[in-house]
Amino acid sequence: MTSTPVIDVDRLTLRYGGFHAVKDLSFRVARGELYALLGTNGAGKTTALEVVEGHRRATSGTVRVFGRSPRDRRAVRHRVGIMLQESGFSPDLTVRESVALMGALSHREDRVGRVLDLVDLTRRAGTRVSQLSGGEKRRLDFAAAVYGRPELLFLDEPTAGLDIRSRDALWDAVDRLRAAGTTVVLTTHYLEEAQQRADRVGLMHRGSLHREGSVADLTRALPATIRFSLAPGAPTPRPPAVARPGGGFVVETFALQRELRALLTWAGGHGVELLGLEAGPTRLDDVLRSLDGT
Ligand SMILES: Nc1ncnc2c1ncn2[C@@H]1O[C@H](COP(=O)(O)OP(=O)(O)OP(=O)(O)O)[C@@H](O)[C@H]1O
Repeated sequence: MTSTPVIDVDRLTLRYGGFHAVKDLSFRVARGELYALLGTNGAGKTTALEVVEGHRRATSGTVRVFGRSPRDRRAVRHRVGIMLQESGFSPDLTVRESVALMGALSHREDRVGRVLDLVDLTRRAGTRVSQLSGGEKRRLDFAAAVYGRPELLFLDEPTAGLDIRSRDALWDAVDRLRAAGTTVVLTTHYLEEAQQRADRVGLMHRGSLHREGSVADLTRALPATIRFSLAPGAPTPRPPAVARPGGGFVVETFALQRELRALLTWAGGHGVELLGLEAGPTRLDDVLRSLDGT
């Protein structure tokens, strides 16, 4: 990483009383990157990001955002958009008033109408926040975060509760911001979204960063899988296929194409149909599951 990172976290530790929520955490995010901070429940992701966002003080360690302390609001705040897990909108304000208020607080230039259009809330502009559905509230949170096209965008569980159309629209909007150079930090439990979009992933567990790298880096050490079921009475396949406790069979392999070909040949030779056949590379889910034993 040659240029100054947008985010530079060095040996960050945060204690709640005697409990270490974040322990000696270091990571950097380069300009234009999408960095996904993932992990188990209670791993410390939200706590770490609260420090990076300037909402919380570290017990020890250093955090720099655009080379400044994130608590230096004057220097940093107008460059950053934040979509938290829970919105802080006043229930009595309308959608338009809420976006206008958040826009004014962001100190960035934009048009409320453009932002409402972006999140498909134009028809709800006059509706009070208290009358929005969960998904509409989430889109309002996103609208407030991307008002004025921030240089750095924090997305904490951005698609939780969104239907598929709204998810696609949100990711389209994020893609457009990224094309214009915005850096994105994402936390999510929808691992396939991180798998598809992250340039790099940091995996947190019990307060520490256990692994970091591209999705390819992280999944390389684990085997790919083939899953299928057989109709009752079908012959039993030979290893490496093994029966799964919940029914069906699984093959774990580092040679996906070869094992898949062998399996199809076996099925063809026995006149057997492989029901619900799925074959794919290792997923981030598998990597995260492997952390649970650590
Ligand atoms: N204000 C607080 N006081 C004391 N402990 C806290 C506080 N906030 C969080 N914790 C604890 O710190 C740990 C880390 O919590 P945090 O919310 O950062 O995890 P997370 O990785 O974001 O989890 P999740 O995926 O469940 O949202 C948890 O064990 C949590 O119970």
